[in-house]
Amino acid sequence: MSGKILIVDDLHPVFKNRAEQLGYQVDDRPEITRAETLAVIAEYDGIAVRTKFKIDRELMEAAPGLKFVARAGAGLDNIDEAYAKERHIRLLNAPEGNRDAVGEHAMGMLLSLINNHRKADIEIRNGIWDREGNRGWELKGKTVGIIGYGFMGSSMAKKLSGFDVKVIAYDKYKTGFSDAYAQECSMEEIVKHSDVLSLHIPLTSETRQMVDEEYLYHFKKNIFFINTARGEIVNTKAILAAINSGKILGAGLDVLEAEKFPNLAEQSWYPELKESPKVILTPHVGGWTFDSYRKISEVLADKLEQL
Ligand SMILES: O=C(O)C(=O)COP(=O)(O)O
Repeated sequence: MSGKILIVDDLHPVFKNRAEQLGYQVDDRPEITRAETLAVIAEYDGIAVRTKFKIDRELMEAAPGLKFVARAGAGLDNIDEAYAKERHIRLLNAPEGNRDAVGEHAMGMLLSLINNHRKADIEIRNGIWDREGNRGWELKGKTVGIIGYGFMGSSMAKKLSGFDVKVIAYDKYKTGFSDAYAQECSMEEIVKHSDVLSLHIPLTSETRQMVDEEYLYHFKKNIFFINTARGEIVNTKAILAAINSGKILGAGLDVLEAEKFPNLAEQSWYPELKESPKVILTPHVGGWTFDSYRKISEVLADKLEQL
């Protein structure tokens, strides 16, 4: 395949270089706005994007010759998949490029949570030396429940392999996936046995607001909760309620129901979330490392080559 590709986000230059070697003409315009994209997209055969804006029906309708959308990342929730399918527009993504980043980030959050890193750090900066109040837990001997055993969930399981934990995983759309790192199980078993719950599922109409009060109700007390998937899967108020009731001992949230300021600051739950010493927050950087920046573009170029 050949033609013109418009890059609308910050992608590593390796994608442009490799696409050009394949015969594509590539316009790298990371600063382009959605309105500007709408005005020029009709000229293009492909668009490469991260999550800067939605590749929705309106945008694809403005591109009658569009043959593919190259998503430099994993989640396809910013793309109207149903409409793309209807138009036979191919969707390429690159979860292989940031799976290690996500697995390591989730591990980092988990280790920080169980060892009170955030709370202890703040206290020392405020003149408090409290050893007892910062006594941590060990992962050894615990059960980690992973929801979603795709590229990200299996990456987390692999990273856990040196910690002497039992890793159990549930995936609604997969069976027979037990491997050296995780044992496949039912959702009931996840609920019953998990000391740690880590989400690795995509955002879909089915998973939106999935983790609410009812979902958390039957889990054991004192679990640690990690979300590096999508914020909208979780009802943040339910997480805060579970922290207050002692069900959740700590939560690591790389993604939030509302991301970016000022939108985030306007959420009713934000004041409580930001004050909670039991929560670690990062600005959706789990999959975004200096290493994954390049790997994602390489994977995407490989997939372009295979089109
Ligand atoms: O790869 C993913 O799904 C991510 O969440 C990364 O998001 P980003 O492309 O860095 O905005």
